[in-house]
Amino acid sequence: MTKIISVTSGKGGVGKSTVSAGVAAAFARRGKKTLIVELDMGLRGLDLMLGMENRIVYDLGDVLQGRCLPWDAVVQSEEIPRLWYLAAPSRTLLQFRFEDLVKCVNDLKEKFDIIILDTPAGLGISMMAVRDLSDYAVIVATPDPVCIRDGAKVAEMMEEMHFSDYGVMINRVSRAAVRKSSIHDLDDVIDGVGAPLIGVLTEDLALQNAQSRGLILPEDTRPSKVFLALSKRLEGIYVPLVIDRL
Ligand SMILES: Nc1ncnc2c1ncn2[C@@H]1O[C@H](COP(=O)(O)OP(=O)(O)OP(=O)(O)O)[C@@H](O)[C@H]1O
Repeated sequence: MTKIISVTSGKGGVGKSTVSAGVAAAFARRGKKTLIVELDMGLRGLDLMLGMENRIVYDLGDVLQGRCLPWDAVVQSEEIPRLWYLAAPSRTLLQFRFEDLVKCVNDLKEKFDIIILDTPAGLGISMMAVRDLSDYAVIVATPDPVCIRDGAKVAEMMEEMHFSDYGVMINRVSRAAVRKSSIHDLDDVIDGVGAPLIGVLTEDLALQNAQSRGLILPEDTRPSKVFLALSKRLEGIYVPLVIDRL
C-alpha cells in the first residue's frame, strides 16, 4: 500500500524541502517508487535542489486548473531513477479547490510506493494535507525557541485533528546553534515541540553546497545516511538514533 508522508513545520525556512528531497532520495535508493509533491504554491524551490529546473513542462497548478492530467506533470529524476517530482506552480495560485489536490494525489497513488508531500510552512494547506492525505507527518524544527514554539503549535493542531502519527526531525543542529539559543540540549527541542524524535540532522555545509548546485549528495555522505535511517524508521524498521558529536 502506498504510504503518504507530509513534511511540515510551523516556521518557514527550517529545512522541509531539504528533508523532503533527502528522505525521498533515500526511499528511492532503497528501491521504492517515490514521488515528491511540492505544495508550496508560488514558491517552487525543489526543482533547483533536485537539478530538474529545466525539465518542468507542467506543474501542480496546471493539474489543479485542468490543463493536464496529474501524470503529465510528473518528472523522473535522471540521477535516481526511482525518484519522481511534481513541481509546485512558480506563480501563486489565487484559487484552487483543495478537493482537486486530494484527487490529484489519490490518482497518482497507485503508481508509487511512497509519496512525500513537501508542505508550506504554517497551519493552512499543510494541516489539511496531513488530515486528508497523510499516513505520517514529519515536523521539521531547528533548535531555536521560535521554531520550537511554532512546531508545538503544529503538534497541538495535529492532536486536535486526532492525528497522532507524527514525529519531530531536528535539523541544523550545531554547537553554535545550541549555544546561541536558550536551548540546553535536544531533549529541550523534543519536549518543547511535544513530539517523538524521528531524526537529527546536523548543520552540513556540503549538503547546502550540493543543493545550491542542484545535486543530490552521494549515498556515503553523512546527511544521506541520516535520511536513509529516517526512511527506514518511517516504515517502522528499528534503526538506532545515532547523534553526531557536536
Ligand atoms: N542541515 C542543514 N545544513 C545546512 N544547511 C541546511 C540544512 N538544512 C537546510 N539547510 C539550508 O537552509 C535553507 C532552507 O532550507 P529549505 O529550503 O529546505 O527550508 P524550507 O523549510 O523548505 O523553506 P520554506 O519554508 O521557505 O519552504 C536552504 O538554503 C538549505 O540549504
